[in-house]
Amino acid sequence: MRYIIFTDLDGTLIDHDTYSYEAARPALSLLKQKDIPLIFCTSKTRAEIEVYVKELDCRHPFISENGGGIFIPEEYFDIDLKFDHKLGNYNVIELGTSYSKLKDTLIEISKSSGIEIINFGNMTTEEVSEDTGLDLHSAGLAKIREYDEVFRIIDETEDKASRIMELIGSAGYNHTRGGRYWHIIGNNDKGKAVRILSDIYKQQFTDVTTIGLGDSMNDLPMLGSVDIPVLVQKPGSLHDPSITDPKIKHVKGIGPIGWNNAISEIIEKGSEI
Ligand SMILES: O=C(O)[C@@H](COP(=O)(O)O)O[C@H]1O[C@H](CO)[C@@H](O)[C@H](O)[C@H]1O
Repeated sequence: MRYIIFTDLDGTLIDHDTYSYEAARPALSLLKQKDIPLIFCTSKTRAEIEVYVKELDCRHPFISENGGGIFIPEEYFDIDLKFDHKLGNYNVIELGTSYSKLKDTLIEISKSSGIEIINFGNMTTEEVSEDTGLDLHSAGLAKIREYDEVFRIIDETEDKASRIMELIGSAGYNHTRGGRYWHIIGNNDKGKAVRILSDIYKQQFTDVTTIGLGDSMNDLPMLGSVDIPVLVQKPGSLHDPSITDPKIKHVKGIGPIGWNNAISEIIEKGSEI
């Protein structure tokens, strides 16, 4: 049996505030040593993910922008792979809607409803950096978006949020929420992408057990699509209280500390969390 690991980044493998994965180093080394595929499945852009691919020397497929794109390195699988197009050295399976359509729709919704928003497309790199705590270079990479627009509602109230989400639905699009932001997306989510990629791994290796790790609502579709779903704690030491599915295992530890605990329990000790 082979394990395949799908992981969220912000607030899960990397710390919500510092964006560091240092606390997860022991478990990351364990996966390398055992040659277990680690698949990033995040709201982050391809350009942002490629930084982690290089830093962690993690040459596996990855899933960008809430399931918008699945990027599979050429010749990674031996099986005959169906994909939508080639981009550099990737075969790309595209599930998302084009960024410009999503961004234009969001702006239109904000104007017609009179509800003010701020979105990455209308923010400078400096503003994204200040709002996220990302350094300037990383903030620039977060703005190179393909399948998902990121936004905040100014002076957010429940009423304003539900009106915006209703209008996004009427326009034929979907929404989700990460640790910091709302997102407008097309007919994709992390779960759909995880199911497609898991099926490909199952064709290649037959006996596969999938593990998924996340912290927030936008991880729920991913957690619902794996064999072993794991929720790490958020800053303040709580698990996201809106995630109540009893099948999801709650691991102790905030972000990468919880990530490290979960991987070492399951992979090293072979035990339940
Ligand atoms: O919505 C959010 O809070 C995060 C969630 O990212 P994950 O899916 O948790 O990796 O994503 C946005 O903000 C990040 C910076 O905090 C950016 O790096 C991402 O590109 C953006 O989508």
